Amino acid sequence: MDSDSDGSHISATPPRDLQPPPPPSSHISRIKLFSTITHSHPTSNPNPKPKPKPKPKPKRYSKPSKPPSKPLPKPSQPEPSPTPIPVPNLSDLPFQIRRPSDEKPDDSTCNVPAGGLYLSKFASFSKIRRPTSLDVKSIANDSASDSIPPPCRTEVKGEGVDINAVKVVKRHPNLIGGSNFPALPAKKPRISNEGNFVRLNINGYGKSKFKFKGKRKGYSAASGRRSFRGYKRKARGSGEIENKGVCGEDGLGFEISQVGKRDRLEVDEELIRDAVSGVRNESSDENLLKLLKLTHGYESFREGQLEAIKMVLSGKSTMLVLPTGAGKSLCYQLPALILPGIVLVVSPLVALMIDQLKQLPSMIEGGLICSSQTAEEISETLRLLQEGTIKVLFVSPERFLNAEFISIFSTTPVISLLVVDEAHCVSEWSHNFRPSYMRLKASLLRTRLNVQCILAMTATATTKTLNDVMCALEIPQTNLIKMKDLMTLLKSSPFVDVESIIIYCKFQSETDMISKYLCDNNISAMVSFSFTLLVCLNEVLFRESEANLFFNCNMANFSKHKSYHSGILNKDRSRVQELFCSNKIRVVVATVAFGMGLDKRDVGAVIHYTLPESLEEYVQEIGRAGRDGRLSYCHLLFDDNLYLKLRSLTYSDGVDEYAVSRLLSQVFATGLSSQQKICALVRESASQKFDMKEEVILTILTHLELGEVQYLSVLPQINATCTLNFHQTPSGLLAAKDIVIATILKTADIKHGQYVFDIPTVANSIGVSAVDILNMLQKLKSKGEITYDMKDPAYCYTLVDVPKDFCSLTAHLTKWLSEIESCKVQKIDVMFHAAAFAVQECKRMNGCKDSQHTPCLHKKILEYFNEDGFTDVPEKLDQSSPFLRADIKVFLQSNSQAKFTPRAVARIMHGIASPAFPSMTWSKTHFWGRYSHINFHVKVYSGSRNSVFEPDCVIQDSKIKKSPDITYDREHSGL
Ligand SMILES: Nc1ncnc2c1ncn2[C@@H]1O[C@H](COP(=O)(O)OP(=O)(O)OP(=O)(O)O)[C@@H](O)[C@H]1O
Repeated sequence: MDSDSDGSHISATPPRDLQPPPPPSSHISRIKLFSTITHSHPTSNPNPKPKPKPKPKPKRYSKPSKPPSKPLPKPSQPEPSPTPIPVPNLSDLPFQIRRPSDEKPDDSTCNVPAGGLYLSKFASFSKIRRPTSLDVKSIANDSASDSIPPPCRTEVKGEGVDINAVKVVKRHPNLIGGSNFPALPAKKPRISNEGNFVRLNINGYGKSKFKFKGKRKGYSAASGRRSFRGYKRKARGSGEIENKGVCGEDGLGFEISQVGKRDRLEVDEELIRDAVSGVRNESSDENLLKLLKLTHGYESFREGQLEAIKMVLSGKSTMLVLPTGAGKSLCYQLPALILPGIVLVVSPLVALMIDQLKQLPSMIEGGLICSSQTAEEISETLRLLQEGTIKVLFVSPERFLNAEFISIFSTTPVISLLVVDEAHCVSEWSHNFRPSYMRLKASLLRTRLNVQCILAMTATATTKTLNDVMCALEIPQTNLIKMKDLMTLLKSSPFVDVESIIIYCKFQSETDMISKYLCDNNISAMVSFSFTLLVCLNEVLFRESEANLFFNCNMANFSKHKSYHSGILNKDRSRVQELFCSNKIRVVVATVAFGMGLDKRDVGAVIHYTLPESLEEYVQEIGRAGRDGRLSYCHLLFDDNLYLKLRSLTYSDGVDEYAVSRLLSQVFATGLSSQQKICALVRESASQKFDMKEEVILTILTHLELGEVQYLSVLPQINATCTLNFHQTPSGLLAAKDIVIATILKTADIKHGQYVFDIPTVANSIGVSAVDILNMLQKLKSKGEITYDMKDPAYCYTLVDVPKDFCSLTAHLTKWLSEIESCKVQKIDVMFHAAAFAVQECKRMNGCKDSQHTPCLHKKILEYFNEDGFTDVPEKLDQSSPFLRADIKVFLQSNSQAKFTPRAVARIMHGIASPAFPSMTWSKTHFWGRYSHINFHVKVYSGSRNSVFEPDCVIQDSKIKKSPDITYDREHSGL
């Protein structure tokens, strides 16, 4: 399937959520069972990040004649007062649900004086013009300099735009796979062991191997070194950081060196270049991980990183909220290698800029502009910026006061990404409001700098602050990435004292990330499993009521950890289970159903990192805690954005009537003439052909067997295609003795001397079962006569009857599947509503208190199990967009080469992959997930049905016709 055409990014839709985001919603709140602790605000960091980082400060970074401007420290923040450990009250066993705004008052406004302040007589964002030598002085805010470069002609690499002649047309968004990328840096002349590569990974994260090859091509440090003149960077492969105030090449610098045990990273530019090209062609997880390993030496992404990077690469402005040290910088470092233009990082403190500059890997050239630099230094930086050498430029927000600074960017490559570090400073509601940050309004950045994509990063923000920042920077609510404060939770009472904890997640990738994150933070042990659930509501509720002891922890066993994936062998799973049961692993991070066969009585806590998909699932999972009768804790991290995602995903199993009709036409293709013959549907190809998940095909086949009328008998699954080689006896002789071989020789295709044949065809010719054929082949193989390979797993069946009325069978099956889908959606809605009720509506009476909500959740659960609990579709989804119809039209027009069903269009608009429309291809389209906030069925699907020609059932009576491929039909659609 082709990806969207060039026109696919043209949308009738204005940037999403141009209006201020809705009032604080419960992005992430918590639900607890049996805990009385009040935790800090999920989005606020309880340990506010000290800026600058507590690393040795450079002794100098400006010319000696001028005292360096001191980084102005942020006002110190009060330490959060320690939360008293509660003594659980037996009569008070509530769930706890809190929303951010309940927990912490808004941060007080506190202005931070600007570091590196430059005062300009020009109004900020005044008319852009090319910088002159005078401007450079002005930018430098310094005395005259002899070495002001003449305005230079600059080409946007790869685009050949002469910005002296033409005002740069800054192309955006950052569509991956587009042709607007510059060629990767060619070989650079200076190759040295002394790169600008300094890893300051003193936290010990990752397993990086840092080693420079003797010869380094391409990403030379030379220009980078010039660009932040004075910083001579040396990597000696170390674990310890040492900042020395020494004279660099120009006598103004300091040297940063690493000395220690770490191995050195072999930087192979060719490999990196290939990996970058790979990501540009396709920004898949796999390609990005490959690049990460090469550039940073890390084994995996941490939580939030991959998501943020992908958002940015697809040109979507993003709000990233991750705790201090979680690795936010990587989220612009990697895009800097991939995006065509400059990454402009706005940072509040000079010391922080220097620190971030030092952390850039060697292959990313960085620079900074600050008021303490000399005119020469600034002009050199500008030169490197103009020639496209500097990829990441750090500046303070005060720079945006300066019209000359703004004008620089009319002569440089495009700004592909503007990063606002410490983005909470934008909001006057934050603890660190900084007036100059107010300049960073998306509209101004867009008009003056043609900035199309913004990455706002912070570790500390209340919901109110976040909304403010996202509103100013025009970041849609859907583009908010936050790490749920799992660490805070695990490190605070009562969880810090619980020995055995299960953390439930929805996605495999999530378990991996959390597992890695916890291991990095010395919390032991990760496992992921999946299996089905049982419901045991009463047992759970009674057990909870009876729980009466506060569990004391034993930290002695916490040191060891294991990390597992769902693909692990059964014996390894058992091993992990054993380790968990014997308290050698403290925390298990599991997908939905870890615990089958687990009889660990002292599981002290169950944390739901993701919203369960039903109350049944929730009740089952919390029931794994407290089996020993002790007080146990349940905590749900409630995230309404995730709910929307999960809700969207429930539509991934659904099918169109048209697809069912096509499937039936194939299932019954042979008609009753072939009764008793084996029919096979190769799973993968059928799934793609009908755009139906394999499990859904099996469900339909099973229904055709077990429904009111039995139309077929499902047989064991087999691999349908066999490739066979003869070894001893010549094939002809063997065929004379063996009917199976004789039939194979008759029906097989010969490819490269091998016999390729279809097992069901051979079995049907002889009149035996597929299993008989396999047994005979196995026998010949054991005698050394043949070898063979099998492929194409297939669902097999024999026909019993052929439907008289295909149309009504199709309609019946579609309705049935649609009811299953609705039921799933309803279940997740109920789960969401139960949690949302506690977060948003519970008046905290009848036993509910603070964030503890056992009574109200008990009530909801009981109502549900008495079948009173079904609720309507949540209001927040029941909205439409005036642009939907027009966007569907543009999408279809720009992808006229592809064939869509209404459901396929609706899924793409919701960002749901399907077998025929994989995310690898279709997530590149501008429309991918664009309407995920809008009710799938009510709006998006019906909108698509109106726009896509949906033929009536094409199979009439028992006459089977080949269905025409469905396509967009403008006339029919009435668009
Ligand atoms: N995927 C990863 N795997 C291992 N280590 C990582 C990964 N990403 C980042 N790190 C390391 O984590 C540390 C912190 O990263 P970084 O400084 O970017 O964090 P941050 O979120 O920006 O913190 P701060 O808020 O203090 O600026 C760095 O040493 C970095 O090298």
